[in-house]
Amino acid sequence: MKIESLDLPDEVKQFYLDSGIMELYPPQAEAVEKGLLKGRNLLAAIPTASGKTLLAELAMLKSILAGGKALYIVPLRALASEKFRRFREFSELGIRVGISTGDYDLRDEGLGVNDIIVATSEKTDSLLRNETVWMQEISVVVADEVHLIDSPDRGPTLEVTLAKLRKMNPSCQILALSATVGNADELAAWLEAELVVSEWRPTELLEGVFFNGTFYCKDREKAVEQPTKDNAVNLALDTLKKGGQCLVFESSRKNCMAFAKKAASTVKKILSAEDRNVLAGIADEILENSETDTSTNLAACIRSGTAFHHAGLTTPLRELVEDGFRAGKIKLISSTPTLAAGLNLPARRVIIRNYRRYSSEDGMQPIPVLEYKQMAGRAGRPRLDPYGEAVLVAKSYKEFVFLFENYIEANAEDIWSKLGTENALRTHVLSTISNGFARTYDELMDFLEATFFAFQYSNFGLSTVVKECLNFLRQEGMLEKDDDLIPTSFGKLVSRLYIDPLSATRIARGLKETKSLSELTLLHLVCSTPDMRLLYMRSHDYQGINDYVMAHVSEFVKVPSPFDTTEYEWFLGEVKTSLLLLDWVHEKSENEICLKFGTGEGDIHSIADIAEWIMHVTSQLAGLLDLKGAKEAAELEKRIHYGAAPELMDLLNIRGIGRVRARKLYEAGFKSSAELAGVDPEKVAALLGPKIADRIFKQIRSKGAFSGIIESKPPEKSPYSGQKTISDY
Ligand SMILES: Nc1ncnc2c1ncn2[C@@H]1O[C@H](COP(=O)(O)OP(=O)(O)OP(=O)(O)O)[C@@H](O)[C@H]1O
Repeated sequence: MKIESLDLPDEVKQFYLDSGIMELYPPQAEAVEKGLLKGRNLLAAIPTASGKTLLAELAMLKSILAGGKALYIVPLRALASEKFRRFREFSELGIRVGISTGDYDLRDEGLGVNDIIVATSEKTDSLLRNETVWMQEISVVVADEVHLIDSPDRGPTLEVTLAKLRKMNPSCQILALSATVGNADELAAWLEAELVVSEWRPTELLEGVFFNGTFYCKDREKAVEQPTKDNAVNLALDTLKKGGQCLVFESSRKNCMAFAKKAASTVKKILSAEDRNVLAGIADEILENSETDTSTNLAACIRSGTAFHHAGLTTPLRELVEDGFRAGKIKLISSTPTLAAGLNLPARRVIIRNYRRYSSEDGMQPIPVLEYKQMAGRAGRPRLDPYGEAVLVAKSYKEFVFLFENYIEANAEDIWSKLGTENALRTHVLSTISNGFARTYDELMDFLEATFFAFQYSNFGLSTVVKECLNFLRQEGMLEKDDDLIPTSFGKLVSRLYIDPLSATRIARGLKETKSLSELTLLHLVCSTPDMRLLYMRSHDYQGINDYVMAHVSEFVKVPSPFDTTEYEWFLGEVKTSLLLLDWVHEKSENEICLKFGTGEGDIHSIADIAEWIMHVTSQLAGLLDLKGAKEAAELEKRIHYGAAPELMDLLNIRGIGRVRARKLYEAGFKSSAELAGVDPEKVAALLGPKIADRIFKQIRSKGAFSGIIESKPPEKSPYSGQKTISDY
């Protein structure tokens, strides 16, 4: 189907023709035939890199140029940035694009001027809870990676958000983009959508198992040279020698870092002088961005053409690795599944070195077929690779047979709603009532009937769980006691602040009962809420943390009995996470914290992000309920944001001044922005460099040289990720 033949404005057709896209891929053509450009709802369950995003673009552009507005919902912030960058290319069509992934108690009305808004599902839910006006004007909703409805932590929010959007705006077009799932027809029926299911890909995918020196696919086999003892290194080298790149998926961060280091000694031998030069530049940028042992290791790998990628790396470091790989300079990335989750980073050969994952409940378990398909789908760069190869590595004949039967020849699992638990439902029952989607029990059940959960378990019904939620919300003062569903001011604030009602209860009770308002008390109160992500306990953590608890018993609102082992273990995890935050606000270096707590720099930032948010909520709730701690929590919120002691807060309001530079200024005697205003800029330049000094004094001068008051940067609220514990990914 030619682009010119499409029912689209000429300028849109020209845009794609100018970018070299002349005709639609088969799944895209099928979508058009099924009403994509006629406003019909559509679910596209097609492989990665087969043109899902472009399919959604066509519908969005058509609607926008007819006066509509599009909302593009993604599960991950990294994906939001990637789509935002892509849609900015539409500016030549006069299309404005906005992105929103943080600040959960703001309406973000300013975003409404845009034609396309890219947002995470959590942020979208929060915009609905805060009754953002422009949400009513949405004409096209795109739900990317919609198969994540299946995930316990993100699925319920995505599902309820889609139900709310459809109820609020029945005429808006819903486009759901999914990886291939077992029950795509059921998902399409729930969305009242046309269905496009296809295995078509622009680049042929060869899937197989490597065993005994040979890569076996369905209809062919390839012997692979064995210059080293490691099968995965040999498989990688085999591809790199032919000019391809490799993604290697590992079961844990430790293993993925170890493999990148192991492969480095082999990969560096095939690097050109030009590659080495560029790689050295990337390595230097890594070291400018971060000073931890992990980043030192990463820089060393990159100099040899390899890299590792996992959630413990900060976003800037992950982006440097991704960009270096896209540029073809980094030849091999060893990663945990973070990369497979939607990020567009294809490679000629994908090697799954370990098909098992660690789970806290069941130990090492085989990954789902869906996850394997996501990883395999990264094989083969369109227009650059002649084909893509997905290789599972077997360690025995028995495993060889298992992998073929359970992955290569298997279909992806069905996806299932995870809404039907009190933990998942509680927050959505409150927000549905607070937003006026339901004022009576019947209206609430009517609304919940529109969820995927009710669609899948229609004979099961949600009434039992809903009644438990309503009882909880009433007894905790978030709903009025009478039969109608009327939120109290406490309930409305909890909904608006985008926090689990159980967290709000724990915080309110803790502030009422506590005798101490020390940093540790408040940090542990935040870490004791179900919204917090906790560090997992290593075997050698127990003694030290237990001793610490014994020495600081009075600072905890409540210490559970050690006889209640499950609760006590969980409590120790809360304390460990609290101690990480305590070190963070006392300016311990990232490296020192990483080594002490066995975590990554990226984890420090994501834990601090969520703790900052919950501390913000603590301050708001204390204010509303007239409880002690509002001021202390507000101060601690800022300290968590910057990772600094109280005396640096004024200096930290200056843009470009982080915790390290602020401390340098303070120790040199420049203790506030007012004092800085009267200082010879040369002195600051000698301390921080001319560029930073210039930036500081420009701000001071623009704010009135001697007022010394730099408008405080509103601490950007962190994104609520909702994930409960740090896995080893
Ligand atoms: N009909 C087409 N003809 C040529 N190139 C196309 C076509 N459709 C998409 N592409 C290109 O293929 C690449 C992948 O497209 P797109 O991002 O839409 O796929 P996707 O399935 O969303 O990928 P991912 O799953 O990685 O997000 C892009 O570079 C896009 O420009």
